[in-house]
Amino acid sequence: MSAVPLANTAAAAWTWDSAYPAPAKLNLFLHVVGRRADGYHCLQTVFRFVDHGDSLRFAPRADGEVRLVAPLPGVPEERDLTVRAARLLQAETGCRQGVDITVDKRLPMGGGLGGGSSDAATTLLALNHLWQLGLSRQRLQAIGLTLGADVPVFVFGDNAFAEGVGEALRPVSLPPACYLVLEAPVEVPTALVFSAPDLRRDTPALAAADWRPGEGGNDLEAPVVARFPAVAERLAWLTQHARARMTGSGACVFAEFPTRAAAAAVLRAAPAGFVGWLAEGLDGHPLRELVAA
Ligand SMILES: C[C@@](CO)(OP(=O)(O)O)[C@H](O)COP(=O)(O)OP(=O)(O)OC[C@H]1O[C@@H](n2ccc(N)nc2=O)[C@H](O)[C@@H]1O
Ligand SMILES: Nc1ncnc2c1ncn2[C@@H]1O[C@H](COP(=O)(O)OP(=O)(O)O)[C@@H](O)[C@H]1O
Repeated sequence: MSAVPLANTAAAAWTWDSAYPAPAKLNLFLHVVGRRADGYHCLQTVFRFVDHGDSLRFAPRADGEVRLVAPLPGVPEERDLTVRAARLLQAETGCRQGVDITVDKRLPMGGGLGGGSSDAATTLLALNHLWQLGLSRQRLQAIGLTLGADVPVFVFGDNAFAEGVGEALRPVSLPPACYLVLEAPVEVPTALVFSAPDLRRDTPALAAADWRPGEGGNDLEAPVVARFPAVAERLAWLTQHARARMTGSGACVFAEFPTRAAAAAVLRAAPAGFVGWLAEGLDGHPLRELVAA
């Protein structure tokens, strides 16, 4: 992400030539507080954006088609969330403009960092702007929700306390923080975690106003740790150095450090074979200003 603007740059500065950031999110805590009749789980979580992520480019096409320049390994072009997001925008608005999409992928898939969802949200935000569609943030969030439970928060743009399946959002103000994130060489399927018999589904709901940074755990962690030794190993190691948690449905784990130097020292001490990186917490999504207030 360092090559792209991280400040909340004014809308006019974003052109067809820009690289559009798709930041990762961390779930600072994640509680499963119930289950809906349709089987989806009711959550409480805090989403924080960080300055590490994918980067997307868009080029206009005269023939009205939406194409991905280089499909991701294992994800057919038709299923890619960026392609689906762009086609949904065309269908919703009748827009006849086309686009070539290039994704510079840095986030591991199935990592709990929301990479696919963030790519989809960035596509919605960027094409709404570049195609001059004028859709409201609320409308883009609703379109995003049809692609996945994690998409709306990236369109929302503020770090958020989320409820429901992640679509009921209120902004939270978070202090500056440096995170060490460890990737695990496994892809954890979100649906598998939510269907685990050993998943705790009855954590008492918090009042949003009562939550303080550092509080809460991740209810999805126990079933993932029980099934994925690579996640268990990284969590156990990081826990020796700081309060470590898994993000989302895994497989990445993270811990917050008071300074970047402290986080870097722990990363340097990581066992051979561990892949990790440092990221600063952001105050909001870098594309927040792309949609009119
Ligand atoms: C767990 C979280 C936390 O931020 O993130 P990730 O780890 O995936 O990034 C999200 O709630 C994930 O959202 P997302 O990745 O968009 O999930 P979806 O594709 O909508 O759902 C995949 C499947 O997981 C189950 N699912 C998902 C969300 C939810 N609240 N309850 C569920 O039971 C459903 O079976 C669904 O079919
Ligand atoms: N642009 C995309 N980037 C990542 N994954 C994508 C994309 N489009 C579709 N997917 C699918 O979404 C799944 C979840 O990916 P991702 O959002 O990175 O993980 P998570 O939900 O754990 O954060 C992937 O395994 C992949 O099959």
